[in-house]
Amino acid sequence: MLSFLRINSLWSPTFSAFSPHFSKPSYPVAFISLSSSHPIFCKSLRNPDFHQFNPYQCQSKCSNLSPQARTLHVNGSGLSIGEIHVILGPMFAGKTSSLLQRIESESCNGRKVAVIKSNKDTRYGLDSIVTHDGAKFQCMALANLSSFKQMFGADAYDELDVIGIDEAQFFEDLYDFCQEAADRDGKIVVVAGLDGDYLRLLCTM
Ligand SMILES: Nc1ncnc2c1ncn2[C@@H]1O[C@H](COP(=O)(O)OP(=O)(O)O)[C@@H](O)[C@H]1O
Ligand SMILES: Cc1cn([C@H]2C[C@H](O)[C@@H](COP(=O)(O)O)O2)c(=O)[nH]c1=O
Repeated sequence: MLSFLRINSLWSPTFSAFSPHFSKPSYPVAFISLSSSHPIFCKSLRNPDFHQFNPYQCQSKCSNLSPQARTLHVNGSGLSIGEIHVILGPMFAGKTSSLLQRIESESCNGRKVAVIKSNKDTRYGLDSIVTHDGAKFQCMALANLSSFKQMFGADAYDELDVIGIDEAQFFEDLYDFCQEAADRDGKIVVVAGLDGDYLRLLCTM
């Protein structure tokens, strides 16, 4: 059993619901947007594993959109200014739906996106994140996040603007990955995961 997030460290004045279209979940879901310097605490996963994946950038449902390259900002200390957005809630709350909505929106805006989920969640297959009501988006299923860059390809990774992570509670290396992706590489990272386990304890998987 692994500690996922020290949630109290995540609450920040920059809390915001990032999608103006969000209305669906019938249960509370927390949306937390952080500058990349805010702390998220998690541990590291073992046993790298990889399930077939075709690198992709966009499964856009939109058209007639010109790409908008995201400018990589660098702050005074030389860190890239990325973003970390966190979607927290219980099962069936709409976390994956919200992640998918955000990823599709970013993709429609011309951003290059990729989605990762834990390969521990096999309920709807491994090649997609799938909501409980059937919406899906192609993803890479991994045992740990540290293998993502190599699996995805270093050049393709460099071009990515947005990285979505579903079932984040299962990734022990969540903190390290998000910090590096946002701080070092200037990515927008959107993380969706459980806020607690079946005992209502802070998520320990
Ligand atoms: N028991 C259920 N069977 C089918 N669909 C459901 C059920 N409960 C919720 N849903 C639908 O699934 C959506 C939430 O699914 P999802 O985004 O995958 O949630 P989460 O990722 O938080 O588990 C809800 O908006 C609702 O429309
Ligand atoms: C509460 C709880 C959940 N899990 C597992 C079950 C599923 O694989 C995910 C949750 O997925 P969802 O997209 O939020 O429906 O987590 C678990 O292993 N232990 C638990 O206590």
